[in-house]
Amino acid sequence: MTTAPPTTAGPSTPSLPSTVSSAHDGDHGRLLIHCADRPGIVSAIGTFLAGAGANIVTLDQFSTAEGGGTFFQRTEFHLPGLTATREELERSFAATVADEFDMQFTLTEARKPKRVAIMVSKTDHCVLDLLWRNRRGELDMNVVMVISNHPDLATDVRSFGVPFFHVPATRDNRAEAEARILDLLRGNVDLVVLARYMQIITPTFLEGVGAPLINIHHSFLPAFIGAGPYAKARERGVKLIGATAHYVTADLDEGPIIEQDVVRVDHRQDTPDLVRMGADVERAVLSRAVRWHLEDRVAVHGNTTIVF
Ligand SMILES: Nc1nc2c(c(=O)[nH]1)N[C@@H](CN(C=O)c1ccc(C(=O)N[C@@H](CCC(=O)O)C(=O)O)cc1)CN2
Repeated sequence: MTTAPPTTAGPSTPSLPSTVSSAHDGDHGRLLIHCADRPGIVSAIGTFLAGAGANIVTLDQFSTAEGGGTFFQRTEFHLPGLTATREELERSFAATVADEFDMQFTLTEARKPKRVAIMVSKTDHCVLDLLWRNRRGELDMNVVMVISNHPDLATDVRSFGVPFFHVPATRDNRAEAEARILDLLRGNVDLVVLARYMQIITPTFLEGVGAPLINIHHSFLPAFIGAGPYAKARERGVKLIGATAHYVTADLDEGPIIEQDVVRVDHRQDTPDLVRMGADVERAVLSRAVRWHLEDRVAVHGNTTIVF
């Protein structure tokens, strides 16, 4: 008779969050809403989803103030046949609940990865990290293209099977370059990621692209906005450097912050050391921010975000 090996009390294997196991379930939906706060919102959404035959899997909500503020809610639900009925469900929700509460909302299928374009200049660690995580299945997205104002990364990007477009862009040819980039992006993407793209984006581009942009800034904002933050950090003698992922607005590096992180530094590190140490933080921060956006976890409130 064999005896079972002694079991040892230890941490149980962490179970994957439900969104991971059901992320590829064709019947898994996400509803992200915000509206003026008032009684009855949760009930109205729950009643609507139940009436549609949906089973709520997770529900997170937040009110910005005690009454009179803004109400935010993220709901994940399971609804057999969602793919076939999503558009009708969206129209019905808009005409009933959203109309009654003057609600802004998105209703998405987890099964349909978002179309993502990545823009980059010469620095490779962020774009290659995103492509590597995508290939491993950590980031559920469809990277439709990489656009760069330099040719340096073409071979590396194409090795992932992703189209690479070189569009030379400097401050001197900005309008022409942006027009070419908009021709590539308009109507083809759900998200643009600036993975160390070192050109200032004009308001014209932001108005015309038809998708949100996420940028990774290589400092712990609001410190060291603009170019060369690591040299500025070294000069200032800071004890923490960091990275910030934020939505892009016309105000340079001042858009709604999605994620940040830091690492300790001291007098022993020179600027190249800070660049090297900072790169690890940039990659981690950008991938978390992109993943949360892909999972419809990020709501924008003024110049801030609520991340469910
Ligand atoms: N409208 C916006 N555009 C961009 C943002 C933003 O938040 N809003 N973020 C930057 C990224 N960035 C830092 O993270 C940054 C990139 C470039 C510059 C800059 O001064 N660029 C010069 C040209 C530099 C060069 O050619 O080497 C310029 O564009 O004139 C500052 C900050 C991306 N764009």
